[in-house]
Amino acid sequence: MTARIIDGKAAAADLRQRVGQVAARFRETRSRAPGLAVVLVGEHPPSAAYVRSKIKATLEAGMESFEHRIPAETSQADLIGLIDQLNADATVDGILVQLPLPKHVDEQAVLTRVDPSKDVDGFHPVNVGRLSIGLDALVPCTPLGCLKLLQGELGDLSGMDAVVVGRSNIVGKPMAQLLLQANCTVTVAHSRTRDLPGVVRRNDIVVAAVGRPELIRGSWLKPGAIVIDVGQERVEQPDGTRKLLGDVAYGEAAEVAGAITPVPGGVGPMTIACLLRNTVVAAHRREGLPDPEGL
Ligand SMILES: Nc1nc(=O)c2c([nH]1)NC[C@@H]1CN(c3ccc(C(=O)N[C@@H](CCC(=O)O)C(=O)O)cc3)C=[N+]21
Repeated sequence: MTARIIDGKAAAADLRQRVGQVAARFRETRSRAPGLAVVLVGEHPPSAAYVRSKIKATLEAGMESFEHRIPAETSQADLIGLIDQLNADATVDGILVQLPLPKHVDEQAVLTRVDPSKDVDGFHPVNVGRLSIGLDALVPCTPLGCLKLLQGELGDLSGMDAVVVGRSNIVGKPMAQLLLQANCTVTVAHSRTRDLPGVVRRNDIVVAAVGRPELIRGSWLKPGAIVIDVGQERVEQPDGTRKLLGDVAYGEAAEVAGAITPVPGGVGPMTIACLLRNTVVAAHRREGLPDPEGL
């Protein structure tokens, strides 16, 4: 068996195009564009690269981008001052504080300061809580993108057995909540799980978000399983070149799975598309408009 390749790049392009149409309508009726502010603290090179692609995608979707690059030495008080200023700015619908933050900054103190209605990362405790009790919430972009890829592949997920490998606040936990809401039977596995291969083998859906390159082997999978790989780590190869690896041993898995996301070109592009989606949704809710359809 050879797995279907789930084309995250194509799905992301499609979502971005639909977000662009919604943004165009918003501009006409409100006489302004939906606006996303991105805050980057310090010079962490991969973060700077992600921020550049987010800004490019924001502009391509016909939305306004506000970029705030501030020095790594910025105090927590000054960073919170910037958040307050963005909270008060009516042209800003979404605020994204790029993680990780420098060590001297209390991440939770900053994320909790973001107005929940502008929290397009879905990291504020109000949005975390709203997601967990099934209210309208802004949902973290990576797990939302994973859910959309799964629904694109499978349609209705009701009754399926799903395992999320990883329990981070930004991916694993919200992913489990979304799968539960989609009526899956959900297992959350992690580094202390006994017999991880056995747990993975029981499931129709596997979402890998542990950050350990190629941890999950082809032999662990139920034949025909749908595999979503959130991992991406640059790993030096024996020949000295660097390759982007997922949390799943792709070559092996593709011989057993029913469908699988590649790395790159799977989950990553959907993360960015969902950020744009969340921004345009936040703009509508903030203006008292009904949620745009089909996003
Ligand atoms: N507040 C916050 N929100 C985030 O959403 C957030 C963050 N902080 N910090 C960093 C991570 C990382 N992240 C990625 C987004 C897209 C790709 C992506 O598009 N990757 C390409 C490959 C890119 C490459 O080749 O390096 C792909 O998978 O095809 C990757 C990683 C969002 N993050």
